[in-house]
Amino acid sequence: MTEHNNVQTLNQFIIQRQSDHPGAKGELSRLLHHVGIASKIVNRAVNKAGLVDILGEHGDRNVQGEDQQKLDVFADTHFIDALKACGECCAVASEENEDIIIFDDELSKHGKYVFAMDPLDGSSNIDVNVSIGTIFSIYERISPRGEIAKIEDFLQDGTKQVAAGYIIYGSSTMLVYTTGKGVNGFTLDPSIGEFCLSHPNIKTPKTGSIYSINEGNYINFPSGVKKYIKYCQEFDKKSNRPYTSRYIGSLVADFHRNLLNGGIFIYPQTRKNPNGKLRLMYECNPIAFIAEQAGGKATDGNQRILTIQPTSLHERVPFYTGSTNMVKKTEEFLHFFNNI
Ligand SMILES: O=P(O)(O)OC[C@H]1O[C@](O)(COP(=O)(O)O)[C@@H](O)[C@@H]1O
Ligand SMILES: [Mg+2]
Ligand SMILES: [Mg+2]
Repeated sequence: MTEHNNVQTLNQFIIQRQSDHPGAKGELSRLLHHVGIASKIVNRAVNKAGLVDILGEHGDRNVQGEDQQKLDVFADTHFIDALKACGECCAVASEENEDIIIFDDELSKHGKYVFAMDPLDGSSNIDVNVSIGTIFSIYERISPRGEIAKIEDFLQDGTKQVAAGYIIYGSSTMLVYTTGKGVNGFTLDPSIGEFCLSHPNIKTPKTGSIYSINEGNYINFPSGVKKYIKYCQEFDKKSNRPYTSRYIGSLVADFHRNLLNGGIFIYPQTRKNPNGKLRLMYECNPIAFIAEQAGGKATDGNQRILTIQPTSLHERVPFYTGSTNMVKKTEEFLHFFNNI
């Protein structure tokens, strides 16, 4: 096994890339640095989850009506603490909290950014040692610095994101993010406790041969989606079909695999979830920003996710993302069969 000698750590990379943003004063760099700190704390707990009291239910329900897992609350708490400590963030929106968390200490009140997050993604996989993650999205506030942050600071469409990313706690732990200048991936080297650049300038293939969807909901899918699944399963040598079905049940892990290998992830509207299951602010917007920056596509079946104007913190949208040609093909089926 050859180790890379000239590793570039996340912090070195962030500072080096600051020049991409004229006028940058290091505020976003410090915020991203603290995201790195919080993800290492969560990673440490995930890595020895069976040995520490972090598995199982926490006992409360979140605003989504879901039973919170202990690790949901652990990750939520440690990210909020790190963001408060960095002084660059004036408020946080989280899947685990109904309302925004406002930092009203003098330093944070002058913070330039707001942070929306899914502190622990793939909660149904926590107790069974399957890859899980954290997803985040960063916006510049619109309210004046020094004032108390408001919900309006968050309800901006996804094109306004200044940075977005995810951490995947898998066979290795990676942090993948963008500031609108391409997508880069960093792998945590436990021996030095640093995220090191391992996947520079990630580009997703224009097409792939993997489709990811929970077919257990098949009967409730829009007919366009049902037809697309059949299309994926038909034999056609020229277009490399049938495709392979892969579904982990953690958005971060399913998306990450398809990002690197090519593929499509679909969580459509169903009868049970007429607006889909995944949340616009802290799941779909950040993943869509990454997908597009890597040359892929992300829509709700009709509209570009990043142009959807949010109206509430926890709203859900249908989600189709991945290789451009595959998302376009799905939209064709939806337009034809569902007249959307
Ligand atoms: O079990 P289902 O209905 O297929 O849903 C799986 C989806 O739900 C999620 O677990 C929702 O995210 P959370 O775990 O953060 O609530 C996604 O990660 C995943 O893609
Ligand atoms: Mg999630
Ligand atoms: Mg979650």
